[in-house]
Amino acid sequence: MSATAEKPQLVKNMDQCKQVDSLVSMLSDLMFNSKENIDQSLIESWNKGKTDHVKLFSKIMSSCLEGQQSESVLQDLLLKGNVIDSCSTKETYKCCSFCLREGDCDHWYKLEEQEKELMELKALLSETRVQFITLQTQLQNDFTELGIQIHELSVGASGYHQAIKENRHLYNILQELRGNIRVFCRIRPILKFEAKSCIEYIGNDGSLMIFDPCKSQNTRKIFQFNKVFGPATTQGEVYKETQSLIRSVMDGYNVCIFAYGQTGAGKTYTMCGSSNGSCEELGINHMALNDLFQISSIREDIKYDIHVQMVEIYNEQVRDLLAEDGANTKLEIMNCSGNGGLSIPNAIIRGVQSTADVLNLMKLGEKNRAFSSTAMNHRSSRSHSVLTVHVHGKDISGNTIRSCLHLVDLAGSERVDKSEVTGDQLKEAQHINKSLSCLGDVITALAQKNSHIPYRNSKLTQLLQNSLGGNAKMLMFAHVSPESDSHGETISTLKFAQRASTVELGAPHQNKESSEIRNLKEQIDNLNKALMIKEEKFMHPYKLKENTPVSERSKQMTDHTPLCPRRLSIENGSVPKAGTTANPESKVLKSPISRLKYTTDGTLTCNRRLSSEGLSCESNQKEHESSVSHLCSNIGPEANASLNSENFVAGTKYFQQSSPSTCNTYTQSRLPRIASSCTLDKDSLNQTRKLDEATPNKINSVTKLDTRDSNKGAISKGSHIRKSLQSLGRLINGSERRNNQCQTETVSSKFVRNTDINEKSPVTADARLRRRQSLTNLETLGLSASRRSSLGGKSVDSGSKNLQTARSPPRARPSGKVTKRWL
Ligand SMILES: Nc1ncnc2c1ncn2[C@@H]1O[C@H](COP(=O)(O)OP(=O)(O)OP(=O)(O)O)[C@@H](O)[C@H]1O
Repeated sequence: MSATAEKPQLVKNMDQCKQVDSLVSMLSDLMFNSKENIDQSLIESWNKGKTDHVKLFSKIMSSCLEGQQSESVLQDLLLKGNVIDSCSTKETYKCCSFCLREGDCDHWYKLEEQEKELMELKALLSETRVQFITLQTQLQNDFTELGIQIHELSVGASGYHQAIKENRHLYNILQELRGNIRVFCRIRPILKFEAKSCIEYIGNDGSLMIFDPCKSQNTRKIFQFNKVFGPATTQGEVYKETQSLIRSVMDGYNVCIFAYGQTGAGKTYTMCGSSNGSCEELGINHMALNDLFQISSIREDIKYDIHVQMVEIYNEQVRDLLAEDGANTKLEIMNCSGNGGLSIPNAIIRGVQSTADVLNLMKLGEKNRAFSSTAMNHRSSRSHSVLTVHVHGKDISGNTIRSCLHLVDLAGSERVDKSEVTGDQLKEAQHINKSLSCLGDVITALAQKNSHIPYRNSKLTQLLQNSLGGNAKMLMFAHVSPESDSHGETISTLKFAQRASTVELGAPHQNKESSEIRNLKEQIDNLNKALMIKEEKFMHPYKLKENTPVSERSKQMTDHTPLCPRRLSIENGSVPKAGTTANPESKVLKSPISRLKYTTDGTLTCNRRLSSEGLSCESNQKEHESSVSHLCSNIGPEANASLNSENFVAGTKYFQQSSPSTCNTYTQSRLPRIASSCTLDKDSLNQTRKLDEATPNKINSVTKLDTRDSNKGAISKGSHIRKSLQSLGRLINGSERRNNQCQTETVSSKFVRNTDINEKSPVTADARLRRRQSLTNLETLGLSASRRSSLGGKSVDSGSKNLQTARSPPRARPSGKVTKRWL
């Protein structure tokens, strides 16, 4: 087809045909001569003259190509006169190529196609390369831009965190400016059977005007509070005003919210919600916990643990509302002056993950709580209930916060003639009124800034001591009934509330502990452990038994906090006189306290309040003197601090986890059962020591007499005290450096049996000195030397310079020389 198309042009060029002919001939000659691709038969036929050059060329060409068909096609075409004759060299080549292309022999074609494709691909490649380079550049630019944006974002985020921090700080400052004790008044709606209301005016500024409808108009009284909620106020509106305090709990502040007022005024309604349990009327307790969980889920940078305790004070007894047999579980309030510490460590403490958990616990608590019907309230609370929420948070940088929220629903004050109670209910009412009156006394004393605050007059004030007199944030709801019949009680409630609003609390303390502080504490722990191992050598009565396995020994050794060799005075003269019951509140305590109690089951318990002065331990000789006498005087079979051991341990465990800042002045210990061999109960000691570890920077502790118990027990000054004191004498000798440590002592049970504590010692100063020397195994320093100097303290004898400056005790005599006088 192509040949016919090209024919006119080929014919015109006749001269070139000859050239083609000669060219073909020349080519075939050349190829023949070089014998390239020519088989033997072709050479032979050429030699014989049987073939012409065209044929030869054709054959040569076809032999180069594969397939018979292509050969014949090429031959035909070349033999066609019009093609051969008219072809120029160039065109002959074209023609040949064309012929080859037209045939089945498509290698050339394929090659060409592939070349073409290759070229296209090359072009595409170069194009792609260019695109790739462009994209790469773009990507790099994007990365750079992204980096800048991320940097900007991180700067913004850190700024945001800073702003949040500042916001929280400012928020808490605002709270402080508002007053740490805030008083809200809530007036419950007037009931159907109540005819007249004594409420005249409720101001938005927290003012409230009351009048007595039975008297003239001049009986109006105006009160001022932080906020007054009228009868129409909903639970939600009340909570909204309270909510801010809940946030403070999550920031590490202790908060106490309590409802006060006459019976039937709506305290339980505010705190626990409606008794019918409707969702619209949920109480503050429920909404507060709901909020706590919400805040904890929003604050992703802090992981919160929330635990709950629920107790009631019924007839001056603390009962665990979360215990199955709540009514029978009597609890002890510990004198926990640290914020966030457990005031009732042996009450059940439950971890809660959600509001549902809390609801279940509250239901259990409500079920166990004492209610009964009176003429004033068909479901009157007969006890003060305290729901305590313990919050522990840890942020990503390791800082921790620990705080607690007390939600207190007080029992209502009631006039027994009005409530028409008799029998047990009358007794309950008396207890309620008495404890509320004690609360009033405390509030008055606080408002007047008295030096003595009578917290110990009732369990309620004892329990609220840390909140009322500490550095917690307080919110009081004063509930009043609007009915004119209750005008007297309403006025009394409002006066109480107004007095409470004048109380100035200390600045709230944020219970936050940074990771650096914790690291330092760990270091102190390690040092304590190392010290303890050294001290084990000196602690003769506490030596591990010979047959204790090595692994057990090392475990016991490392579990212990170091015992503090306390320079106990052997002086017995400071034992309180028989029958004197000193009021612990009235005692001005200059140093921390350890209170020992010997329980009926033979267990010695110790409530230790540790010094807040840090590591420095000033050896106060007087306190040392009293330590021994306290030790003696407290141990008596009448001591009746029986504790629920399981809950005790649970509570103690929780307490042990408490940060020292939150429980820095309080630890509790269950000391070992006193054994006749004066051997230390290791487990109990472990607990004691662990507690000491929990407050490593507050390790200065001096055992102090619980004077209330001092006159209870008959105390023996038997051989065991002598043994103990001998050991102490040895300790004192050469362990002056260890005087910075605190130590909990145990004494033998024999110790308490025979001797009467009330017996007054007739010994003179010199006789006492001799006796002490005989007991402590210390060398005589002369009769003029004071007892203090012999124990390493400063001498009271100004005439003896050496003794005044004596810092370490004299060397102990060999034990063989101990006098037998006490045996
Ligand atoms: N704000 C209120 N709105 C509606 N009803 C209320 C409100 N306050 C109290 N009540 C109702 O008044 C009654 C008495 O309330 P509540 O039991 O809370 O009093 P209380 O102060 O706790 O009494 P008590 O001290 O005797 O336990 C309940 O029936 C309660 O539902």
